[in-house]
Amino acid sequence: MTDTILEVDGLSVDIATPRGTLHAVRDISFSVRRGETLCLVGESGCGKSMTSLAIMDLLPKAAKRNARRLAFAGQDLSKASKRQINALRGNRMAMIFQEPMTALNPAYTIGNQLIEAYRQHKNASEAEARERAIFLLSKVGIASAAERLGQYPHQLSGGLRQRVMIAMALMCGPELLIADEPTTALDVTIQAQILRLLADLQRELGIAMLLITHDLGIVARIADRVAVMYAGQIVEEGPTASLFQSPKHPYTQGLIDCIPVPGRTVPGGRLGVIPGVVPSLVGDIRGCSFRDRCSRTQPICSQAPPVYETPDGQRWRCILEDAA
Ligand SMILES: Nc1ncnc2c1ncn2[C@@H]1O[C@H](COP(=O)(O)OP(=O)(O)OP(=O)(O)O)[C@@H](O)[C@H]1O
Repeated sequence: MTDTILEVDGLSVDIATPRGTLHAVRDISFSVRRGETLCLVGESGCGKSMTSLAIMDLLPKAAKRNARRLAFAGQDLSKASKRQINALRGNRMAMIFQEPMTALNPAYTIGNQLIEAYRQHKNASEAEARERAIFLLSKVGIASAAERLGQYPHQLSGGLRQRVMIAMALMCGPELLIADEPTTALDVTIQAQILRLLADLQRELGIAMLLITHDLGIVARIADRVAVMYAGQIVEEGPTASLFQSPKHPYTQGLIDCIPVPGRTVPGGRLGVIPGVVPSLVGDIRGCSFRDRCSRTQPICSQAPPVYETPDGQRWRCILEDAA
């Protein structure tokens, strides 16, 4: 059995728009090992969601996926049939969306949805599926789980709905969980509870998790490894401790400087914000995509940046910072 659950090599996502082709994801490569948490971070619009949707084969119609290799547990997803993908999705790989109502059907009870998803994939009896649904609802911290089964999604609070979606994602015992900003739609206090729950379940059940977020504070707490995305590319990737202690790419350094730290103030009393705007994703980006916002930019940055790597697997794309 391979140690790598997800292999992404040379993944691109192009979206047809009235202004031309938008290259939302540009030739990215990363892998997720069994049982680890990889966080994909970056500002809004950098291509995080398109990456997760491309992996799950859930891209919108206008978007096209291309990859040298995209494999789940050694199985090449780009060559898999619709039937094979459907057998994996919601079963061996599951997704938690930003907004629970994306995944929950308002017309069916919670129980109906949890039970049907399980029976469909596992060929289980209604009683077995019901028992598992109650077990998982309790596991995600929902009291009176058996009674909740008869309720509809609109009868639950946002936090409870997100717990139900986590239970639904876990029903079939997935080996990989993709969570796309799973707490964005929730109140700040609930966000922390849900993230703690996810991190605890991931560890306890030994599931691999690809967690998408723009919050580096969360990443520092729960990631084993981090991949930093900027303008559709991964500009830096590595073990969490290395990346936080010694960020190599100026964009990663800028993001880390933006993390609120008690007692740290910045000139003018505001938290750090990286000045400037992300380049247009329509058409090619020549040279380093971050160079217009980088405080260290030099004429040489108009050349395509090389990829450097340290022995512990920290990789980055910046011509100004070599691995020596
Ligand atoms: N249906 C669409 N049609 C056209 N462009 C789109 C579509 N969906 C996304 N995009 C564009 O693709 C790029 C990547 O979007 P994506 O949703 O992956 O970013 P993201 O990093 O997940 O952002 P966020 O954190 O805000 O969810 C953005 O420029 C976005 O505007």
